[in-house]
Amino acid sequence: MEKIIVRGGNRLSGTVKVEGAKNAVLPVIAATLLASDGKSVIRDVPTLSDVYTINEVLRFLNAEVGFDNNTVTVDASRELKVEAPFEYVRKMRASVLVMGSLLARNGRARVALPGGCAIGSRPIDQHLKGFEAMGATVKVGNGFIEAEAPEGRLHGAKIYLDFPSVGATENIMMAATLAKGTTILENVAKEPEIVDLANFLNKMGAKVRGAGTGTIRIEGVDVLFGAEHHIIPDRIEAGTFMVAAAITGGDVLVKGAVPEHATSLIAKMEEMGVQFIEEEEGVRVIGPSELKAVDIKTMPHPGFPTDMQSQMMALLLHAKGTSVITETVFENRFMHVEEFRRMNADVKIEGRSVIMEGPSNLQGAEVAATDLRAAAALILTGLVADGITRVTELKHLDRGYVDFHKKLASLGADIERVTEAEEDMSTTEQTIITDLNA
Ligand SMILES: CC(=O)N[C@H]1[C@@H](OP(=O)(O)OP(=O)(O)OC[C@H]2O[C@@H](n3ccc(=O)[nH]c3=O)[C@H](O)[C@@H]2O)O[C@H](CO)[C@@H](O)[C@@H]1O
Ligand SMILES: C=C(OP(=O)(O)O)C(=O)O
Repeated sequence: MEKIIVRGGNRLSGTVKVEGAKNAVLPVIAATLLASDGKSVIRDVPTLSDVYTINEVLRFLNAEVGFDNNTVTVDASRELKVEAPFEYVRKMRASVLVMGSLLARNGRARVALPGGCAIGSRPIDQHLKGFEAMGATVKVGNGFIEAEAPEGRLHGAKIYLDFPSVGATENIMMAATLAKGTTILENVAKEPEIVDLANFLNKMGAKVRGAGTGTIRIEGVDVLFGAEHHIIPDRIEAGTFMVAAAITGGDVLVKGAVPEHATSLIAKMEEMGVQFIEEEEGVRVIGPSELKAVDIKTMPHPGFPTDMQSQMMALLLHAKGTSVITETVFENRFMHVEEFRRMNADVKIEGRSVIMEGPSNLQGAEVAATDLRAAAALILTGLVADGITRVTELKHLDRGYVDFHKKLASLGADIERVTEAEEDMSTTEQTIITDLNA
């Protein structure tokens, strides 16, 4: 088992570069399956475990996939299989995003039911509602969802989402690109990753309009082609480094950060006393000597992102006064609260809200990551806690962050990633040194 070990107290400074967005690259790779002709070349792809997983899913489906130098190449021109098994979907829920592409391309798709995860039950009823409206017959049984289009092709439809689900918007958008006729999708998600996917689909020959607004219109075409695309920078990774700078009272240039993708986050952090300077290469973040408490409510974009909720909790624990965070997107995204308590955080859960009295007298402890953003948040807390923090369950971190500890170390954090054997060895060495000095 690996651990990240952080010794708190260092102020961060310097420059850190943001990777391509995990939540943009996964749907884009799923969309490459729509091309029955030509190769897709996707650039600025982060080396995350989720990317390796989606690549494996595509290979299983009979696409030819390469991944080198932050570039994924996909040739999906061969006949594709229709089934994505549970071993992949269990590893990563976003595997369900191949369903729209497969259904559009093959007229049939069979994908293992994702089930719940640490942040909530996460049903996919809105995805299925969209496929059904486009004429598909959807059956759920034996742990699989099976969808079949009449005579092998979906038709356009008018679809209203009950909630602006990111995954449902993406899956239905992909399915509609090859449907007969026009699809009008209403109350859709407006996240920057939706716009990135629409841009890629249009490069493939699709006709998608309105991405980034509440209504998306997709005129179906007969065939799509491989295309080249650069993935947008990861606004959540960028936000995580903004918090790292702020929590340590540091001065960090977050290179590649797009301020328009982080409006709600920057506004809240400014309210807390953090200074932001837009520079040519990115955003400079300067932390104050004392952070002010604020209230936050997570919402679909352009509201405050749920994927920054736990990192902001880390920041608010360090702020002076009473703060309240209300989580409205996922019903169970507070698993990290207990771990923060192990670090002496003054925090309590009341329904869908968390109340913090700050600043907490944060102390280093051994804590376990409960999901990928919680992993980052616990490490951020370790940067200002008294003593040593050890964070375990790093498989979560590796889903969403490339070289997180190395990037923080390059900014001046006292942080390392070790295996249990290495930690035991260094403890033994410490004991010998202490004994020799005695
Ligand atoms: C790979 C990826 O891009 N993941 C992001 C995506 O997840 P994901 O696409 O799964 O998130 P959704 O926007 O679909 O889910 C938001 C809420 O809607 C509910 N829901 C969703 C679909 C559905 O058919 N029925 C339903 O009830 C979910 O349970 C959840 O409570 O958006 C989330 C919300 O910004 C982010 O936290 C995730 O990081
Ligand atoms: C919840 C997240 O991702 P996923 O939807 O892939 O679990 C996330 O990126 O914070």
